Amino acid sequence: MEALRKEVDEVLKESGQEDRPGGPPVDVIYEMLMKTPVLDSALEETLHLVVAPMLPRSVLQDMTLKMGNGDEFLIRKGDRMVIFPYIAVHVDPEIHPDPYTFRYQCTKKTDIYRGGKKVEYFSIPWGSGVFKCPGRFFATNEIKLFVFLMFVYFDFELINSGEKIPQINLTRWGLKNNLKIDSNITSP
Ligand code: HEM
Repeated sequence: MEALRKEVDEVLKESGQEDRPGGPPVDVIYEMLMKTPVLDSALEETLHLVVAPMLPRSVLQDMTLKMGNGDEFLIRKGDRMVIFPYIAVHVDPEIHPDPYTFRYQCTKKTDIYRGGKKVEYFSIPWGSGVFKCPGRFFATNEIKLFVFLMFVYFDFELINSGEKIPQINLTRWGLKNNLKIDSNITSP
């Protein structure tokens, strides 16, 4: 939080603006939001940890789905399938050691391996391929703008350092209410 506050303060100062009583509202422009590596990293990590896309597909032709371990599955024309990359990718400890820990590193993750093989899609909150979210740039900028302004106008302090992160409501992922994925993420 401190790193984020410092970054916001610096970018604001560099833009020649300040938040003072009775002063004009702060004007955040795109270029300012492009100078926030800490915020970028925190957002990327947040999306990685909490966005669990469920990707439904109708199968239009017979095909074989090849898995990373060599297994192959016949997918039949007319089948309906759902891909849920959160468990397979986002929280796989072989891909992300200690997957539930929030880390903003300010370094873009690029080279990630599993079983010696490079993993191309190691975090896909926006989906991938032709259906990849076209609203992702808009969404990213809106979230960044909101967080930026919150840090400009408010002071944040974690009163209880031992506060637990609220549990995720699994029904929002499209899963059954009583499904338990693991001990870290449980239905309320
Ligand atoms: C944090 C916010 C968002 C997340 C995590 C998100 C995530 C996703 C994901 C995972 C998909 C792929 C679905 C699939 O493959 O079946 C998708 C598709 C889509 N998203 Fe987003 N989205 C977000 C915000 C937005 C916003 C703000 C807009 C519009 C302004 C938007 C518009 C769309 C559209 C139109 C598609 C369908 C693309 C297609 O089928 O070709 N999304 N989104």
